[in-house]
Amino acid sequence: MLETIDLACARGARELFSGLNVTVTPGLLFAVVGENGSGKSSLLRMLCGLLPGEQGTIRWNGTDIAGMNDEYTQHLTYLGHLNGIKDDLTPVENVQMSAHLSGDDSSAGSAQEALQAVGLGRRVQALPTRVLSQGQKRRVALARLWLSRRPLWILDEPFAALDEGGITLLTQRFKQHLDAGGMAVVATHQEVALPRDSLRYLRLPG
Ligand SMILES: Nc1ncnc2c1ncn2[C@@H]1O[C@H](COP(=O)(O)OP(=O)(O)OP(=O)(O)O)[C@@H](O)[C@H]1O
Repeated sequence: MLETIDLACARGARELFSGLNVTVTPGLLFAVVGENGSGKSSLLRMLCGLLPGEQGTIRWNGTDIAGMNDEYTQHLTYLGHLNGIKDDLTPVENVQMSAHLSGDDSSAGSAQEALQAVGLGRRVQALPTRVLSQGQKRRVALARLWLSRRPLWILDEPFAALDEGGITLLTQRFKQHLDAGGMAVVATHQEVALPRDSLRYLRLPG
């Protein structure tokens, strides 16, 4: 369970939000919505422990994440709004590398299966990632979610650049993750097509 208690965030001289109290329990996806610049990415970085809060506490299963380091980060998969992929590597090599770094199954076969699951076939899998379209690159970055066994996913605009088919595939993967007891916090500019009992919206004031 991930909780924020009276969390506040300021960037520069500007306060973005304060008094944020959110509890993310197994089976729930929190969609963080708000205008450009309202602080969605900042909140996600705070939840990962990458950005200190102005005020307040973030707890993982009851313990303040401030003193936890790996004990916390080993439970989470973070995907920033940049894809974090290496252009010179093939999609398969990229997925293998990110899976290896997060301790997931990094075999070539599993990477190929994950890429198939996001709709990238064998021909695209063998190209240098630099020649892929924006949406295909996004799918390469997202493929790691098909290998992640971590309970908490923190994802910054994962739907960006995806076409309708990609959005459907990702939504299905979210559903599997939540049904298996996973949790997610997702910054997004669009509706998430999940059942109401597994979805909460968190609107930042902006
Ligand atoms: N290092 C920084 N120093 C000062 N201000 C910053 C810094 N990083 C971000 N900001 C400001 O904080 C505000 C929130 O930025 P953030 O990226 O969290 O917004 P966002 O809601 O994710 O926006 P978008 O929808 O455009 O992705 C913006 O006004 C941004 O300019």
